[in-house]
Amino acid sequence: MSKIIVLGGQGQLGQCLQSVCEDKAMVFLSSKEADISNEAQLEQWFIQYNPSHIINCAAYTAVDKAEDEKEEASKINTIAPGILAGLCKRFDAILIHISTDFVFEGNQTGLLEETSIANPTGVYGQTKLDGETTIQQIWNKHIIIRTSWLYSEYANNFVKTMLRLAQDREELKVVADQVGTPTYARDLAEVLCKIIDNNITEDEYGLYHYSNEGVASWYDFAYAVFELSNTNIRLFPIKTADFPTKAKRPAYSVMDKSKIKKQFNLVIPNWRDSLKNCLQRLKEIQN
Ligand SMILES: NC(=O)C1=CN([C@@H]2O[C@H](COP(=O)(O)OP(=O)(O)OC[C@H]3O[C@@H](n4cnc5c(N)ncnc54)[C@H](OP(=O)(O)O)[C@@H]3O)[C@@H](O)[C@H]2O)C=CC1
Ligand SMILES: Cc1cn([C@H]2C[C@H](O)[C@@H](COP(=O)(O)OP(=O)(O)O[C@H]3O[C@@H](C)C(=O)[C@@H](O)[C@H]3O)O2)c(=O)[nH]c1=O
Repeated sequence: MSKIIVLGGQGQLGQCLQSVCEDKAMVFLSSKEADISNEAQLEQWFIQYNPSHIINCAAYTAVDKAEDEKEEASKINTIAPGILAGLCKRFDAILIHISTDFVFEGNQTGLLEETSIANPTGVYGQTKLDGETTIQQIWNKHIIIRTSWLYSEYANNFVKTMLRLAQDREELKVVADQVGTPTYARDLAEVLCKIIDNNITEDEYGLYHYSNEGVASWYDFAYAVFELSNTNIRLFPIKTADFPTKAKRPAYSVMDKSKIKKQFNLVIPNWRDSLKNCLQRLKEIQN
């Protein structure tokens, strides 16, 4: 049976994959077991498993910190995907890689398509965009999926941050002028399994956008988290200028998902429905 290696297996998306793809021939490797910037170490895993697919869930995801650690972010988000693409080419494996809505500047109105111009506003987005380009230049057999605002019951994310902050604060202020789409990482994990299950064909390689359906600001997202979890807190909408951060984030990053829906025959859940599911799972874990 062909093996699928998941890199960044202990991150948020990696753990969602472990949860939804239990019965697959997947090998989950942590950052310690497989450092994606270490070619010699990766090569040993390729030799051991001769994988049919690599799913790269590993990334440098600290958006603000990246502004001060440009070299490290570039090593993980740009150079390492190039190393992976080179190894996939040598071993004839399909590379599935995850990218981000933060490749967009955010000044466009209307849905962002795969062909829309990317122009990142920060180091994280730039290094991720460069990672996409690097893969595209090295190895044709790839699927790159740009997603946005990932959250789940695992690792660190906005939903868990909001619930944690609400425990010892009486009020919270959240930006209402950055608009995008929250995406339950479990839904994305299910899509990745479906894509692999259906045997990827040559005409399916390329770049795709995937998020949940719908549109929200970070304020709307926080509001729904508190509403759906019956959390009592005073929540105020604020402007980006009133919440200064090191990295500038896109004001608008709602993506058009027509291509992935059509190509893989997907029905995508609305973000509020998926948020409900996630909060339910979080509750089960806590009880
Ligand atoms: N989180 C989000 O909101 C979004 C994420 N994305 C993209 O989705 C993908 C998955 O993100 P997510 O699961 O949320 O991120 P996480 O930060 O939860 O997980 C990233 C994982 O990468 C690992 N990692 C970091 N450096 C290396 C390395 N050199 N070698 C191997 N592993 C490494 C980390 O391990 P360790 O902790 O041990 O360092 C961590 O387990 C990423 O490509 C990200 O850019 C896209 C849009 C939104
Ligand atoms: C905690 C907090 C954040 N915010 C704002 C800051 C920011 O504009 C927005 C989101 O904050 P965060 O820093 O949690 O999220 P951020 O790390 O910017 O999330 C991004 O992560 C990377 C990895 C991606 O690829 C993106 O798609 C996106 O999900 O909310 C508030 O307004 N109030 C608050 O109390």
